[in-house]
Amino acid sequence: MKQSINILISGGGTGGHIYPAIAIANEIKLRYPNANILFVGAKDKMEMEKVPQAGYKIEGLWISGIQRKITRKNASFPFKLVNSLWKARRIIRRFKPDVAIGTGGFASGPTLIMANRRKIPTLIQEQNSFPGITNRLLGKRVQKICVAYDNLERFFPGNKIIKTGNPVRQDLLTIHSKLQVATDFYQLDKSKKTLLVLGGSLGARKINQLVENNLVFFEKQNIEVIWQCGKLYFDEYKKYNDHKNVQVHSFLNKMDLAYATADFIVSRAGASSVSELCIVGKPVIFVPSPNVAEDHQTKNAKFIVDRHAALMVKESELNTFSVVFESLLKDIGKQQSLSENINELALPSATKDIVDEVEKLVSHL
Ligand SMILES: CC(=O)N[C@H]1[C@@H](OP(=O)(O)OP(=O)(O)OC[C@H]2O[C@@H](n3ccc(=O)[nH]c3=O)[C@H](O)[C@@H]2O)O[C@H](CO)[C@@H](O)[C@@H]1O
Repeated sequence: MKQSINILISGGGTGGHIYPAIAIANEIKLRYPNANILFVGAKDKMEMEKVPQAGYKIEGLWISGIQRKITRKNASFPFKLVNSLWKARRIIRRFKPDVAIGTGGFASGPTLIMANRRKIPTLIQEQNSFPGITNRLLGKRVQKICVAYDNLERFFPGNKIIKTGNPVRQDLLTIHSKLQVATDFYQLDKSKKTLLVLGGSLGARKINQLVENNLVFFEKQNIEVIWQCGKLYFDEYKKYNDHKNVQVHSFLNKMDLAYATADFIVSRAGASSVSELCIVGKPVIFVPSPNVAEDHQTKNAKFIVDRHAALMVKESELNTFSVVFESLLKDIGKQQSLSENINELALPSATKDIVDEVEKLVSHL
């Protein structure tokens, strides 16, 4: 593959689509330092901030999803789509990508459709056990589909599917050597156990309410809580920073350190979170979001729970949380077996395997 290759990457809307895209870009840069990488995202979405922070250029399309109800947003959808297709075409004409990669989210639809029309090789990466609508629509057109779960032939042409796993940031592979740095960074008292609470990249209202309702319980159990409540909820919950043994964060920029110092983790079951938790190998209680397409977080979590590798408390059963957590706290054998079993499900070479597939698509260059 030539060194100065042009690579277009599109994906976003939430961290779940952005971080895989950044991990792929980083691996390409490592192999091809002269590669030109351009991201395409959706205007006003998280990627417009996170991608430049990671050191890459991004252009924004005027696109959003289609709502299930009749709304004013839906009325503007056809205009947004036409505008995005047109802008994606202009970006592609100017940038002349040798390959286009999509990691899901609305912006990747118009971008990959236009790349495909211009006969540019295309690859998508699907993070979930139940694919999102954009990737389902793109599946028929693209050349390769990198997935993280089995049995996705229901949604995609079987001959295009390659099971690679989800890209995870490489700094998670070394968390076991970071305990001291992490403890200092989060200023924790290691005579106490640490619970890390993750609400996904946007934060989760129900998980925040769960933590709020259990603050006294955590204090009684001598647990310190690192609580990621989400940007939207920070103003509401930051007052608990005054509470003993609790630190509230809107977003954790040092996830490797947060994972390194955690003894237990309560988390949403977004696809990248699940893949990261497999690599981290600690006792996890999933609280999947029931509000996502086809309940895919419950399916992501169930895949792990069915293999005796994590526990799950559904949102409808949150009143049982303290009982489940207390019995896990007392059962060291269970903590060990959950940690070992979840770690066995890790696919740490996912990013490399995906970039190998990208290389094959442009091997003629
Ligand atoms: C509500 C919603 O639509 N959720 C979807 C979204 O989840 P979401 O955007 O939460 O995505 P994931 O759980 O897949 O990934 C979250 C990512 O954000 C990072 N992170 C999180 C919190 C934090 O403080 N700091 C931080 O860096 C995590 O380390 C991880 O890399 O995309 C996922 C992947 O398609 C889907 O499976 C989820 O159902």
